[in-house]
Amino acid sequence: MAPLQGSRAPMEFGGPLGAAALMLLLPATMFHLLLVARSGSARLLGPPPYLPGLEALWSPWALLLCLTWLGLQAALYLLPARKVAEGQELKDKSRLRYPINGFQALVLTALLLGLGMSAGLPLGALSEMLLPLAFAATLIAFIFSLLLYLKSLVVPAFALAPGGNSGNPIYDFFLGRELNPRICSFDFKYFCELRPGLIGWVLINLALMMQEVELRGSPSLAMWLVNGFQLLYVGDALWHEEAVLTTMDIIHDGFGFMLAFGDLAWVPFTYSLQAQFLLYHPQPLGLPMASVICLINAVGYYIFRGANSQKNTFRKNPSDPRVADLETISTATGRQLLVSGWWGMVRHPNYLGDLIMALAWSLPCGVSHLLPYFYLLYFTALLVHREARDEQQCLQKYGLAWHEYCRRVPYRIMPYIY
Ligand SMILES: NC(=O)C1=CN([C@@H]2O[C@H](COP(=O)(O)OP(=O)(O)OC[C@H]3O[C@@H](n4cnc5c(N)ncnc54)[C@H](OP(=O)(O)O)[C@@H]3O)[C@@H](O)[C@H]2O)C=CC1
Ligand SMILES: CC(C)=CCC[C@@H](C)[C@H]1CC=C2C3=C(CC[C@@]21C)[C@@]1(C)CC[C@H](O)C(C)(C)[C@@H]1CC3
Repeated sequence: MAPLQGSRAPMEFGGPLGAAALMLLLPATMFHLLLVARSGSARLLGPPPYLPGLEALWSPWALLLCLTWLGLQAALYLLPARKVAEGQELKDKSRLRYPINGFQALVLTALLLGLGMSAGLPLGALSEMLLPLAFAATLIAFIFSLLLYLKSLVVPAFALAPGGNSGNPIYDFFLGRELNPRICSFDFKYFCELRPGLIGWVLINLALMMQEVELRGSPSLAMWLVNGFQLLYVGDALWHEEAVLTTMDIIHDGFGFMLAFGDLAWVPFTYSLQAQFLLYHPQPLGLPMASVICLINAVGYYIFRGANSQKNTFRKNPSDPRVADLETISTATGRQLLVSGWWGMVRHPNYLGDLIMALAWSLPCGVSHLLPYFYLLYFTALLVHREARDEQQCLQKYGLAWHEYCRRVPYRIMPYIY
């Protein structure tokens, strides 16, 4: 068994108790949303319309479909990539290599789907199977996390994540012990973060749109917007796949239940909530309002992409002409921090852009219900918490230089507000 790390990171998420509560609360919330979205009243805060029995949740076909989907995405991951990127330096000074072929996987999935649909594949029927599919995905996430936990017990100490090896099995199962679990060159965390869940999300959105066509003859403008905005978001993530290698999830967090469930179940089944809501609660949307919403999404995307690209370009090559003129602070690690451009406006401009887009995804659903705004509320909480975790890590990495950055750029996410 791998020894525990010398210096243990402080526990997050409320320790073992918080982790245990989240392991129950997150799947419960996901099923609540799935049930409420199709109910007449669609009340986010009310009780679910009914409690489904096992027969409504369990379907071997749904399990088979989920496993086939994972198999297909794994096969696409293994196809030759246009580029192989190197990750950040690890504790043993090595760097892992990652295939950059996520966008190719999206395009090939779309082609296969197009072929399937022209051969009569009833994609809309997927929208009737969301409950058993979500149950199967949750089951897979639990079993997968257990296997990851067992695997982590036999890896050397340097392969463990800084945060997920507290010695408490519940906490470590939740957060993930091993930083980069792999079999040969197949990296489970990197694969799950960007492929099955994100592509699954747009697939579910499309299925809901096809079902709307079945029911009402054509897709509504609101459904078009939600599908279009979220496809742009997923396409962007896969196009800029290499950038995920510098996120907290890849560099810092282990691969445990939180990310496995988040990637495989939470993202596809809760991030598609607006499209689910629209299928059962059609909303009128005029062109002027639709144009305003498109503008809000465009502003959000502009900030999100501008900020993420600026940081990634700077981290790759600080002398790149696109970032060379920006003002910086030097740190004791030899790395620099940007203090002008997007990163001089607030300390997390990319979160601000992401939140503005989240608002644009909910607005097509009107203002009669709180339910479609769940994503915006959850995402605000997630990013505020994530920002605090990142600040803590940056303070540890950069010490005084980070204090100086906070003095120069006092707002975290929203200028003059937070
Ligand atoms: N849709 C969703 O569910 C989610 C989306 N996201 C999105 O993912 C994206 C990535 O987010 P995340 O991984 O949390 O964090 P960031 O991309 O914001 O990365 C934070 C890191 O950037 C570096 N950094 C911070 N400030 C500066 C600066 N001034 N100059 C240069 N480098 C700096 C630090 O790392 P270092 O110095 O080591 O490089 C810091 O740890 C965001 O756009 C976020 O909105 C995130 C979570 C969920
Ligand atoms: C509530 C719960 C189960 C928490 C787990 C959190 C995960 C759902 C998110 C943690 C970080 C994520 C990122 C994305 C999706 C959601 C999760 C997995 C992301 C892939 C979305 C697309 C973006 O462009 C991104 C690549 C920057 C982003 C990375 C972080």
